[in-house]
Amino acid sequence: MIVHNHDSSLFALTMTDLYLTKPDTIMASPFYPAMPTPSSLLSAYATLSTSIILFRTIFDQFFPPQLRRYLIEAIRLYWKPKSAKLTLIFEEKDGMTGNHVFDAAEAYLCTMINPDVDRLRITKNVKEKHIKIKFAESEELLDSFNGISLTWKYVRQKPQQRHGGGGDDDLFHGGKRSSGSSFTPETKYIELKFDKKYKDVIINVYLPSVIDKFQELENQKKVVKIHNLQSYDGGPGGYKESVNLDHPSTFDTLAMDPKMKKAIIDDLDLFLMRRDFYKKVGKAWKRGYLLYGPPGTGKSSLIAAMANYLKFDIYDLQLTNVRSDSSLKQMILRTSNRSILVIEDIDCSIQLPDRKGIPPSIFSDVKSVSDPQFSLSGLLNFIDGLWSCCGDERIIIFTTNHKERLDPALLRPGRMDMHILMSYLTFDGFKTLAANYLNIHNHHPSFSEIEELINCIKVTPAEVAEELMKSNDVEAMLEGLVKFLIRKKMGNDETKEGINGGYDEVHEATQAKVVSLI
Ligand SMILES: Nc1ncnc2c1ncn2[C@@H]1O[C@H](COP(=O)(O)OP(=O)(O)OP(=O)(O)O)[C@@H](O)[C@H]1O
Ligand SMILES: [Mg+2]
Repeated sequence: MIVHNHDSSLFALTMTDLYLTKPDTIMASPFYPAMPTPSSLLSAYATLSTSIILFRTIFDQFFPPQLRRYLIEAIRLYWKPKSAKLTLIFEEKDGMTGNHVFDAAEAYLCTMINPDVDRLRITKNVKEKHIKIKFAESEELLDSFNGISLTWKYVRQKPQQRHGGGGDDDLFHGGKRSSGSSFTPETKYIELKFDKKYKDVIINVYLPSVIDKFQELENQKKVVKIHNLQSYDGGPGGYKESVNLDHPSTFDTLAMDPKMKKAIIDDLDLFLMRRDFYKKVGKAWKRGYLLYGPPGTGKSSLIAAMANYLKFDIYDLQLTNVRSDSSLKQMILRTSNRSILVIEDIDCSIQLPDRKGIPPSIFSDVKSVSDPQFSLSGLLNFIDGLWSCCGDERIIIFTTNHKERLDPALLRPGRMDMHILMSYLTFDGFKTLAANYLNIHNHHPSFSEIEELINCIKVTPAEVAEELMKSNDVEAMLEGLVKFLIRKKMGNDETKEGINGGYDEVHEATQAKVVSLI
């Protein structure tokens, strides 16, 4: 009644009128035609139906069926109402791999669950501590961003029978029916609906903020994994195994000199903050640590503590598995950013090279798997090269029990950024173990004797830790530890002098210092 003049501005005006004026005023207005009577409506309807029947008869008679279908489709397409809304679809899978934006959207929705939601999904796998509460299918959630209203919806499409088959559904044959017809797999996706005109701001500003939030949440709850890097040559399929790093070691539980511990934590913090710095000086954003010291002094525990602190995955590279430059390259390229590449016991796992220089290939004429000959500094150059083009926030750690046996080229300033000696237990270290294992946080009468003994013998944290696990009775355990230390002193001629083999406890490579002064 109001739209018939086809004048949109007038339409707007009359709509306003409609809201502002009383119904009887509208009826009395000279701009509006009089209300139709029932008989006039009836005759209009009769005329319209006769015209439609006439039109259909002519249409069917003069146009062949194919052309008719084409015309109807074209008319339908033309008259299809244009929506002012845009719907973005985030599918769960992007081909074979997961869709990062779907994960981000799903996690984001979980943070917005409010008391009005009617249905929720609850999940938990055996290893997880807490149940996860997720948004349920078909639920809608309203959000707003800079005044733009957005509607999120989680959709799950049940498996559907593909065209061409009949009969009953049979989902117990892996989605395939015994008669031969098949089902489409279940699909999950999340929809985001908003006004079309905000497309750019939603895609370029809102969605990246959702992804950032997801990344933040992931980092908070990330379970650190340890990956076993194996060569592709090692066998089909199983080139990379990973398990959750369940190592409980943290900097709090690590028995080591407090100053040294602080120096390592500060170094890691500085490394994380320096993205722009590394870019500016044109260096790969990576840090190298050489951990050395006798067995059982906590080198592997320190690696786990670093990984737990940074929430970085660990990649364990066994050099004896590497056969050629190309297989090493494949392995390194499979490691992800924000990770620690660990090469343990470097003195045992390789044959040291002659020191004439770095060969053009890391591997010189390898004859057997167990005999890879290459230089460690050549290996480091190789990894640096790969990381400088496609690696960010990488840490590489070498461990050895015999630093003196290493190629001096590797020990040169600037090769590894920090050399860390993990040495025998000190009394400060013992206090950390006593707090962890015995829950003794202050002084205990037997501590003076233990301090005296520890100061004059070489005992590893591993040995003491073992003693502290022998019983549930704290007093009996401390007594047992004193006896163990006395026994060790009797059979231990060496004093602590010279234990460190002439190295400073934390020896930062001078070139690294120069770099950080730039
Ligand atoms: N510094 C330490 N602080 C706390 N616990 C330690 C420490 N060093 C050793 N331990 C205990 O001893 C066990 C063995 O230590 P770890 O494997 O870290 O030694 P390692 O230096 O890597 O030895 P290896 O040279 O034989 O590889 C650890 O699981 C831990 O229980
Ligand atoms: Mg170890």
